[in-house]
Amino acid sequence: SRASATGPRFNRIRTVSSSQFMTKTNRLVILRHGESDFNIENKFCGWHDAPLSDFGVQEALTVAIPALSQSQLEFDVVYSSVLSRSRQTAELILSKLNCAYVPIKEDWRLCERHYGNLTGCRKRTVADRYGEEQVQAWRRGYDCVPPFIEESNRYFYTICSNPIFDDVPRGEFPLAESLHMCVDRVKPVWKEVRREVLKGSRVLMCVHGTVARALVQHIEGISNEAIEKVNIPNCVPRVYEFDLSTGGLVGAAINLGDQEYIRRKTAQVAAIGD
Ligand SMILES: O=C(OP(=O)(O)O)[C@H](O)COP(=O)(O)O
Repeated sequence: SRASATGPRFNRIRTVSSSQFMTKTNRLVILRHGESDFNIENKFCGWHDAPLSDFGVQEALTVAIPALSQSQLEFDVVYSSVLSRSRQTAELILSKLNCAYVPIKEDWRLCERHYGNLTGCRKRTVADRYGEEQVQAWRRGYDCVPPFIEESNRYFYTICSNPIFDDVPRGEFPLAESLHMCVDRVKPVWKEVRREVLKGSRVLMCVHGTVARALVQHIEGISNEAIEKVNIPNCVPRVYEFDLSTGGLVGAAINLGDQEYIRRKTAQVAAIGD
């Protein structure tokens, strides 16, 4: 059977003993996709559909997959955005974990925040023009909405005519989004996933930097100020454990993998870069 081929499943519903009670728990994994062509070039990406770079593919293979398989994590369903970098990472992971049959549920509401008219710009070029403080406010400020995308932006038409966004309801297609707006659009998907997790389904959410931060805020209930300081590196699985009877978190989030590597990559994501 698959279970005997892979050994005991780490993220099967578990029974954890606390001081006097036994608690049934289930885990959820959140993962940011591998590096995209735009991450490598240090460009704002948002709703532009940049594919994984060769390095991003390697990152999925050498960072995400070993971390998941060493912890014997397996999945019943994967949630992804409609953007290629998230879907491609999900497919790579499922195929390498020998479970390509697991369904991938794509949802436009899990897309990266729309970076407005910054889309396609190099972060360093924007910092040279507007200052690092303004760039960090646009990148991390909870309520800071970047300038709306304009028709003159070379990605305007490729984004607004991309059929992957056909499910976006009329009137909800953004011109730019803050982290706060992203937190709000992710909320209904998070509610659905939470119900599935509490029913015992093993879920992987293969998403984007800002969406992962939105999920962290929903899950951990941290303040708007605290979430501005959270940065999510590519391909590092972040594992949460939930108490199935109370729905509450058991312990803190765990980032799987080499902790020194994770610290270095997190610092790189926080920085504006060259
Ligand atoms: O598209 C983006 O995020 P993604 O690579 O997670 O999809 C952003 O451009 C990441 O840049 P940021 O870290 O300045 O928010």
